[in-house]
Amino acid sequence: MTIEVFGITGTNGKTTVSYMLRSILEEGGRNCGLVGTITHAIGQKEYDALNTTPSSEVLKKYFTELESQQIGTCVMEVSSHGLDQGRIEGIPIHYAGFTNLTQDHLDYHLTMENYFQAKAKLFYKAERGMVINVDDAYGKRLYEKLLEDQRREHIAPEIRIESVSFQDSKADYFGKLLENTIEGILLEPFEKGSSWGPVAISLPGRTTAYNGMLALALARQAGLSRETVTAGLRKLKGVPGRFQKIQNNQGIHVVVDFAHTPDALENLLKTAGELHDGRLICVFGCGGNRDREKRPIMGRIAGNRSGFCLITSDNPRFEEPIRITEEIEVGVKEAGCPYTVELDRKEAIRKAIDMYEPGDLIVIAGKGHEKYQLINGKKLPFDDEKAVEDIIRERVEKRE
Ligand SMILES: CC(=O)N[C@H]1[C@@H](OP(=O)(O)OP(=O)(O)OC[C@H]2O[C@@H](n3ccc(=O)[nH]c3=O)[C@H](O)[C@@H]2O)O[C@H](CO)[C@@H](O)[C@@H]1O[C@H](C)C(=O)N[C@@H](C)C(=O)N[C@H](CCC(=O)O)C(=O)O
Ligand SMILES: Nc1ncnc2c1ncn2[C@@H]1O[C@H](COP(=O)(O)OP(=O)(O)OP(=O)(O)O)[C@@H](O)[C@H]1O
Ligand SMILES: N[C@H](CCC[C@H](N)C(=O)O)C(=O)O
Repeated sequence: MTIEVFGITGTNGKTTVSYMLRSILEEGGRNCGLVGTITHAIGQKEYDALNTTPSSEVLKKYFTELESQQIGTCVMEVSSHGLDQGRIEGIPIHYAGFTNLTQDHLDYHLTMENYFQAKAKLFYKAERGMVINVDDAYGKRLYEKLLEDQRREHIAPEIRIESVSFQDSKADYFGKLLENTIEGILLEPFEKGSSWGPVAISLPGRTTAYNGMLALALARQAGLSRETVTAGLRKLKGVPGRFQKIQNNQGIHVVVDFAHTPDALENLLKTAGELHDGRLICVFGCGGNRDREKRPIMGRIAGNRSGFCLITSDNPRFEEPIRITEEIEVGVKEAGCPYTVELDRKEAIRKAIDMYEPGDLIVIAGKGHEKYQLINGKKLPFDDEKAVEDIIRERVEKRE
């Protein structure tokens, strides 16, 4: 049995595109495995996602299990570490998608060029089709190189190399963002110039539009109908930890999001700012033993786009938390934004909620779906969503 495999790569958006694609494929009646940052869902079995892309031994085990459960499709996030370390060797890739490439993981790759080359490897494995976001500068470069390689017969002529864009109406899949509200977006895709009419997705922001178009184009390459794609996208009610609104009866507006790169944080706060009139209060940090260069950059972005910043710990890992926040502070100061440093993440969230005034929006960035905090070799239970709920409950109990 051949399992049809979709591999998604890029700095941001892989998880979201994977969830969208799975929803579409299931709408089309296909059983689908999902391997990525949040979970490794292999039919009846669900494994913890220790790595976004696991080792080739683990992947082979997953594929054997998919086969034994007669599951014919798998959507996989393919990380740059995974590509660089050959974790997908021996795994066929039928369709490949590229979201974008912006700064991250320079601790590992050292240069953006190395990071790009690692990502590009996926596209030389794709056996049937690939879709690339050409509004991204690295995406455009990849797309042109792939077409050139196909002209030189280094890539088989029957493999479809297609583009997605919101800027170039000549792209294979051109999109218009019709509506963008806190509840979600309305998108109008044009496939080779032909309009699909409006497509609804229950997640906000321009990045959702990009992710939706990529999922949609990959599904079309695999033969799904427009109706199935539209219905599959509409059915997806959200992705854990991606612009996740924390419901409460106290009228406090809080969003939890996994943005942990400069580009993701910029997009997240831009979306939040566009959809909300009041003050943005941003609670965030940066991971330890990871790309240090992004810390002041993320500080500057949060400072420029927020009314107040609470700089806190993300996953400090083996680093001294205060050293990480000091590096972030440099950027926040440069932006001239008022801020507080509170190393204890739950206390930082509490301070944000204490300072909340009607009309504000609290954005808690960096950990999204994560249910733990990595501190000095220990994996301690921690969950942004639960922290918000606990704090709100504690406040109500105190008042009663
Ligand atoms: C850093 C790293 O890549 N670790 C991988 C490695 O684990 P390991 O047992 O050899 O090492 P480890 O226990 O994770 O510790 C290594 C890190 O801790 C630091 N350390 C360790 C001990 C100590 O006393 N002090 C200290 O500073 C080291 O400097 C080093 O940075 O080998 C394991 C088995 O294969 C992997 O599971 C594990 O991935 C960890 C979980 C990880 O987070 N890796 C990241 C970098 C990764 O692969 N990420 C990509 C997704 C990235 C993305 O696209 O966003 C992925 O596919 O998961
Ligand atoms: N297309 C996009 N462009 C830029 N930022 C995005 C995009 N899609 C999502 N984001 C932001 O990046 C964060 C991570 O998104 P997502 O989990 O889908 O990406 P990812 O590539 O799987 O990340 P990771 O590999 O680190 O798990 C989101 O919470 C959001 O803030
Ligand atoms: N896949 C990313 C996740 C980072 C999440 C963030 N919370 C952090 O710990 O930096 C990584 O392994 O670098």
